[in-house]
Amino acid sequence: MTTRVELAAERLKQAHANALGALDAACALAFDAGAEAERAAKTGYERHVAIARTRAAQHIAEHSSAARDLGVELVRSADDPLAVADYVAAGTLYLPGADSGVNQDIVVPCVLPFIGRGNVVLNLDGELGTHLIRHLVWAAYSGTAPGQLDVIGYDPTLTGLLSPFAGIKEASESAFTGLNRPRELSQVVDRLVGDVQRVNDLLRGTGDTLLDFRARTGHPVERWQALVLLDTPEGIDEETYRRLLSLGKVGPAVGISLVWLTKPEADKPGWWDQEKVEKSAEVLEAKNGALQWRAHPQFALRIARPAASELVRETNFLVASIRSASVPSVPFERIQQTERRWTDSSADGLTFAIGMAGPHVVEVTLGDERQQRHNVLVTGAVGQGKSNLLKVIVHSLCQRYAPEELQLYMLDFKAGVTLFPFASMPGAIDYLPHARVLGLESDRDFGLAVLKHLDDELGRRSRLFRPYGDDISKYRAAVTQPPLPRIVLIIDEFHMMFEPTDKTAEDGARLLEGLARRGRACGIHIVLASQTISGIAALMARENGIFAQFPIRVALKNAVAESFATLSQGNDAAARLRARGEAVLNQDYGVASANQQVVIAVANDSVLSSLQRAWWEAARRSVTPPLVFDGAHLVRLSEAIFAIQTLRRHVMSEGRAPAALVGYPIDISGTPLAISLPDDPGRHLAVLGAGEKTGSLEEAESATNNAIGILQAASVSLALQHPAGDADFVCFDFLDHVTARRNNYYEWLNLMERLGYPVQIVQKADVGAYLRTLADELLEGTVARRTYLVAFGLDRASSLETPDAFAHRPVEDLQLILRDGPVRGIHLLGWWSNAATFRNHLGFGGDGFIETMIMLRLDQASVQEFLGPFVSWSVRDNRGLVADRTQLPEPTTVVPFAPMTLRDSTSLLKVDWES
Ligand SMILES: Nc1ncnc2c1ncn2[C@@H]1O[C@H](COP(=O)(O)OP(=O)(O)OP(=O)(O)O)[C@@H](O)[C@H]1O
Repeated sequence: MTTRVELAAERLKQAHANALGALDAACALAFDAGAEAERAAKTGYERHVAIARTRAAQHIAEHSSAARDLGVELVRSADDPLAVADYVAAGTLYLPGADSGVNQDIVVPCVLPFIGRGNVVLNLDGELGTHLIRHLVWAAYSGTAPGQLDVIGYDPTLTGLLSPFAGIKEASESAFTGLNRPRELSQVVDRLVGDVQRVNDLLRGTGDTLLDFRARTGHPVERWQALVLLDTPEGIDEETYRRLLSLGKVGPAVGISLVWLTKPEADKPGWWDQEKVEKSAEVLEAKNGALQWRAHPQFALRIARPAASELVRETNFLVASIRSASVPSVPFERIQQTERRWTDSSADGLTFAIGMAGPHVVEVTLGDERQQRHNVLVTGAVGQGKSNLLKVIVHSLCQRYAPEELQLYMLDFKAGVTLFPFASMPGAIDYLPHARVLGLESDRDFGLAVLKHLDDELGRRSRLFRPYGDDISKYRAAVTQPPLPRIVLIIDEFHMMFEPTDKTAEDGARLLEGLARRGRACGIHIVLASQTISGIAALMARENGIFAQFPIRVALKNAVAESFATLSQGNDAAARLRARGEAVLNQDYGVASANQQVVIAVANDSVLSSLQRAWWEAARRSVTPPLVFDGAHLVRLSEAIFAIQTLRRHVMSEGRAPAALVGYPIDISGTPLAISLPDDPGRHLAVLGAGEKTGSLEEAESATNNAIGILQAASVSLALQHPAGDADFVCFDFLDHVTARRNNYYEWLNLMERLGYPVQIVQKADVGAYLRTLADELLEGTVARRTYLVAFGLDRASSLETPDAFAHRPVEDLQLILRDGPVRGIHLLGWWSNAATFRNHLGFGGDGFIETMIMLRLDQASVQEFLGPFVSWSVRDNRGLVADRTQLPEPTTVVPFAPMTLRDSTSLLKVDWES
């Protein structure tokens, strides 16, 4: 298709030249006809005169209309992403009819070959030069697809002639560059010479110009550049002049055009040869005060004279279109065959495709012996296609390698949806069989847990490989079955792992650095992606040199500082990218000479999901679903049925003590945290701090109370570990009705009853009396059954501290129960939202009464008061800190269970607990 357009354009160009040539000939004919007519008149052949004039006029009309049409065709619109101002209309060519002896004037567009085709010399002074140069620059920008043309203006005498275009920098820093100093010009010419070499390398052997190449491949490979030199020869030294002459010769074919604005009367140095400058250019000049195109001197050239303000306005439109520019997309199927899956072995490395560079598919290899590249760093500003690129990498890998050859650990630190399709979700049962861990909206603790797990895996693999050599390739050569998979850890927005710079950041950086350094030999590779690394680059470089372990860099469009941070200091190639979907691939630690521009393929969701479905169908019987961690997800007890069954079995077959499930620790075990409640002193559980955010009424309406959720989950899970029904559940009811209803308190009561453990409710007013009786039973040794006291909102039990007529306070009974209860089977599951009341209830010397504490919305100082000065805790939604002096070596963060829902009840009731 494009080739057809290109051929047509070629023909048009030819035709335009022919038409102008014919027009020249027709004009000559007209002159001849005029002369002939004169002669004829003289000799009296009036009739012949009339005929000759009419014929000439017809020819002129025909050819000038053809030239006009062709001019319009050649100056194409910039809507096409491959559009380039290869022909620009510099103005109109005009010939008065009378001059040709015909009645009508001849007006045709003056179409000059420009970007990608030629250079222009304007041999003009003053206003004419100003208008024409601005017009040409404007025509070049507007005729080229947005964002694909860089204009460099050299203005040694500070005329400010090109200043109306300076605003384009807002859209893209390199779209317009203004230079004033000879040294700057010399540097730019150096760079352009380098560009000539690079593009020539790309075109080598094809015989194409850049224009042909782009038309053939259908992709806007490379970019166009126009170097506009004002007031030449001012500010140009001999050496630069010579290099400019060379550029003029070879530049247009590789996309670099020159415009020279020369003052005809200016003094020129001896070495300056204007003829040589003009040799490879179209020349517009003034002759006898009239503007003309040297190639067609019989025509007068008329040009538009836009006001600077008009150009500034147009420039603003251009800024908007550059910002929204995109390149023609490369479908995923074009870079990755999708018919045959799992064709490759990962024994010697992993290869994946990311996009195209011209007609070539671009692949990246990790972990091979030869190139020794093992980790990838990806950066790109918001919305430039980072998520898409990660999806392309994942799907290309998963299509080539079976799950037994490749395992993926993926963490997304932003609130995005990139990883969602890889997990099994309601409405889509399939999942990515290669995925072992998916951290959606990961938090830093989870990130750390994954790094620790992989660090352990690294250690395990090193030991495993030792007898066979020192790396995975040697191991796999010796032990072919089962294949040991390579692991790829992909972390999106990984910089969030290192903010703020606290212990988690330090531990994370240390682990990541270890993995990055030692992972290659063990078949563990890392892909880190981020929109901004300039902030952390210094930290990472100083402390660990992590990026030194990332030879492969893929930089999507970004700011200059990010480009430097991702590639290398001074390598601004990522900032010079124009469109979303373009990237700089650099497989040599960011060294500028290794830059390769790539159009990243587009991961079309429907294609990818059908691939995933096929992989899942093929692997579902041999793999388990990935562990999915979603930091914002409310966890429910119905997700822990398997864990309850396991605990129940342990109680029944091994006589273990029942354990209360409270939430999921932030690790990759996927197993909820169970707090064992043997009949030992201190085995109670206290939840401390507010269970929910206290905010607006609206927030309060929708809030879920984690404290209530924990106690509900703990009691239901404990009940199910008493298969013989040999436990009582007693609830102290301090909840107000609204909070109780909002947190499904009645649903919980209902479930407990239907499971066979009806809860005895003790009303607020009766709690004192109940405690009294229970304390008496304890003292008398008459407690008959295991009893769980479930107390919601104990800090509201102010009456506990009110003395009775005998100066006895019910809280003393509570303290007795806390102290002596557990060994008689009495365990408290209590929630105090206020830490001070909790302290009062424990009383003097009550520190050891409750061994398990779960901190929710409690400030750091209060937490340290209970757990010591080295524990750090910051309140977060949907998180709790569990401390247990006897069961946990150190306090552990959990995602606490949310209150029961009807769905939980239904699921729990459906289970056949006896089987
Ligand atoms: N290679 C590409 N070719 C064409 N369009 C693309 C390409 N990559 C991304 N896009 C389009 O750009 C948009 C943004 O892409 P994507 O979500 O991948 O960006 P991102 O950088 O991850 O964004 P964010 O920073 O918001 O997460 C999407 O609409 C996507 O379709």
